[in-house]
Amino acid sequence: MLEVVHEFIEKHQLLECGTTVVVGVSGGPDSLALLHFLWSERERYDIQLVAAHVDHMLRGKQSEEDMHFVKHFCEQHSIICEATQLDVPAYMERTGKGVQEAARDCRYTFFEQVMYKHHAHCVALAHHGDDQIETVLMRLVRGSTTRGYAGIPVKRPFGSGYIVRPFLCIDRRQIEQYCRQNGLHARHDPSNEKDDYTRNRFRHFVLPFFKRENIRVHEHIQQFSEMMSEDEAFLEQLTKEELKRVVHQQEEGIHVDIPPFIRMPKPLQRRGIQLILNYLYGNVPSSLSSIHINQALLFLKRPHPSGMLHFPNGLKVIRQYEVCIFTFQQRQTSEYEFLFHVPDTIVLPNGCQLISQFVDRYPFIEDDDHIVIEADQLMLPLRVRTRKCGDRMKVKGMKHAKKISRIFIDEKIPANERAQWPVVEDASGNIIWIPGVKKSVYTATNITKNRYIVLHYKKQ
Ligand SMILES: Nc1ncnc2c1ncn2[C@@H]1O[C@H](COP(=O)(O)OP(=O)(O)OP(=O)(O)O)[C@@H](O)[C@H]1O
Repeated sequence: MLEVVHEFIEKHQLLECGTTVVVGVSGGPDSLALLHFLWSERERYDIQLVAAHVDHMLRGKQSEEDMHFVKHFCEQHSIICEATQLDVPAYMERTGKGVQEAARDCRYTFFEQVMYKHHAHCVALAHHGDDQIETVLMRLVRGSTTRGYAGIPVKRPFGSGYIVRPFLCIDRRQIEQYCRQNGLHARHDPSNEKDDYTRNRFRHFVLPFFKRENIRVHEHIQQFSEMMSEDEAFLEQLTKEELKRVVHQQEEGIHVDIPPFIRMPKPLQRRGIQLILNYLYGNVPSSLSSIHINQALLFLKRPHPSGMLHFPNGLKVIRQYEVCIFTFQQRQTSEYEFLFHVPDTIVLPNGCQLISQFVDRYPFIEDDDHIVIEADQLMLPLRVRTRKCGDRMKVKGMKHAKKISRIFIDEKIPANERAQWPVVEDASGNIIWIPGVKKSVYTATNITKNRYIVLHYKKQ
């Protein structure tokens, strides 16, 4: 086992001579073996060790005993030990996060603090090859991103350096053997049995089958994971370069030019959406999944030119013809302008719909949410937009054109809704309708024709 781990450390340059390594030690067999291994090999690598232990305060006396156990082991081996008790239940209450995620947040924050305190180069964790198999399989079964399918990374940036996982090249059996050979009597970690049910089902039902097929399956899955990570890094770089040409950072969010975006190769499109979401969220919420990425891709490609998707944490994906906007901003005050073909349905940023159709008989609909227009009296195409300064409309039944701003006031439209209210104009710029509010002189008067346009303003 030792030679395999040395080769792995070398291959991935996990340890740097003359640096300090923080080792995350729960007290269980994996992390105790890692601490012991690095301690035994400290001269070979010329490293200083600091053990970091977190009592998550989830298992009362028992987890306190784990802490004493780790402290005691460190004392015996003259290893600096940073141990702390963190109130994970209180953190869960404050943030609404589940136990696994909450414990991980608290633990990693502590690791980072220890890292800074001791000017460490890396944090070493004891994830091993069987953890890798379980992780890759779980993600394949549940669905994940391409980066997710690559599983647990061997080395990734963290705090002032890296998180490294030197045991990903060996499996649980080899670690147990190491513990036996070195007289390590680790604490029993009950979280392995109960905290993560899905993982345990994979561990108990799927892993034994894989091991029977090939006892070295962990090496192959690890190789798969590393190849996936390399491919992913390469494709991500390509995507970033392509995105520079089609994505523009605006004050309200990210604007994507749709035609060049959908000309990008499909694998880059998917990664492009993922990169935009990573950028906007910072910390991608766990409720965001590959389903959202697929939704966004379909949304960009569908023939219908306008509409909006709602993503977790208030992120909106708004399509306006050839542009797609990813934004967290409320768009109450933003302007818009859409082409409005006949027939068509437009979903407006305020969530209401505008529906247009041709009819061949006068339909006798007189309410404010519909307008009937004689098709030959207008220049098509129509446009739907927000009001502009100085807009006027020739109101039905009035001699002179009236300012749109005055109509909004007279019709008591709430001030905060006016900036987003739709105005419909024809191709020559004549305003023909303020949906739901006022009709213009372009409303049909002749009821004997055989072609009309009916517009319908459908509120939410
Ligand atoms: N209470 C703890 N204190 C210090 N280190 C810990 C603790 N629990 C776990 N670790 C470290 O993290 C490694 C992985 O532990 P475990 O598999 O329980 O965590 P995980 O939640 O699956 O991993 P991760 O937090 O990286 O997603 C352990 O081998 C150990 O190095």
